[in-house]
Amino acid sequence: MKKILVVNPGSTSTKVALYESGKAGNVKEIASRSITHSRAELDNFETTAAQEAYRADTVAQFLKENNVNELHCCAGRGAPVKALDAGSYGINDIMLNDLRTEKYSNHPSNLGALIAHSVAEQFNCPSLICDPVSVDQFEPYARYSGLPGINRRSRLHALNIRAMARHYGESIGKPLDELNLVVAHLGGGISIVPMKKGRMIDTNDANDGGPFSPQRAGTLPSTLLVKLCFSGEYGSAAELNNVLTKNAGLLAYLGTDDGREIEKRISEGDAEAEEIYHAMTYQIGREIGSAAAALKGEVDAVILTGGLSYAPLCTKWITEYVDWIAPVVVKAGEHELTALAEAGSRYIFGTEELKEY
Ligand SMILES: Nc1ncnc2c1ncn2[C@@H]1O[C@H](COP(=O)(O)OP(=O)(O)O)[C@@H](O)[C@H]1O
Ligand SMILES: CCCC(=O)OP(=O)(O)O
Repeated sequence: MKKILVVNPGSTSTKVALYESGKAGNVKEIASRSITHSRAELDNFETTAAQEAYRADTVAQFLKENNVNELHCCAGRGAPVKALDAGSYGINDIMLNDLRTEKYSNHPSNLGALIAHSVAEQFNCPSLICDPVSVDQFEPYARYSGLPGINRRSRLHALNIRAMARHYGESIGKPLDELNLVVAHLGGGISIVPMKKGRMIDTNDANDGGPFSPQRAGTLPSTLLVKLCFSGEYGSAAELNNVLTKNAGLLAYLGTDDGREIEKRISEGDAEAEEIYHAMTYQIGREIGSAAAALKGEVDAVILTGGLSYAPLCTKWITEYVDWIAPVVVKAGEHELTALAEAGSRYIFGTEELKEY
């Protein structure tokens, strides 16, 4: 049995898990932990990169408590790094430098590769990332925004989206390169992807556009956004970006981003919650329709995944908008830890090579 450690640092937590694998792509969780970090704790650090030792300590503690004395691979969540093709990448010095200097972003997932690499050095085993946020498989038309100088970018929940698409293919006995899918990751942020024969040829970019989500604003009317930027209401670009990506959407309208809480309010007759929540599902439905158009309507299935796919009203309303396109398959939850472990297993057992960053 091979042992694989996976690390997924997020805005409020560090998730870590240990898996065993005896066959390529087949993994079993042995232990896992989600360590919550308070805002006050994280505010002690000037940059995300400065949190490395602190977060690594929590992982070291997990290894100690589970008496881990051998590892065959360490996998970290892939942050927004440079634009690259889908797949698994060995963690090398160039990647580590890009992450430490926050060259492409200061997202907490930067720490995934940094921590995975340092644990791997300790255990003398390989380390990798898989399907990072900046996977870019756009077809040429998808890059145009309508204004020269501004290109649309591929930023998406690639890890969970590709893993769920792969699992769906396996469940019906078809390889991904024979399927056309629309995959919607419905989490704190939302990514909706037309997947053409296994390639993610377009997406809304969860931070820049598409439907509003539990925490994000989605596409805004551009002239009104420009007006807001120059209104003096916000002191800096960082402040407004923070509102658009962390404190907008359901949270801004309803004071909570929790799907369970909102569905409970609706069941108790809260008409405002019903209107706003339905508006979000309407926008999600429209974006799925747009992805189906990118596939010229040749869609084998629409897959709903991410935490919000556990929410029954949300998936019911979305399904009402889109089930004319193709069968709707719900694969609720985000499965990023397992997806990383599966990538580690495919590498260890030689069914997938590591690409060079
Ligand atoms: N059982 C559930 N019922 C309804 N909503 C849920 C449930 N579980 C998670 N959610 C919602 O899913 C969103 C988080 O999605 P998730 O994919 O777990 O996280 P993220 O994308 O932020 O990593 C939150 O809005 C949360 O309230
Ligand atoms: C832009 C897609 C990646 C993303 O938004 O990740 P999180 O939801 O984990 O912040």
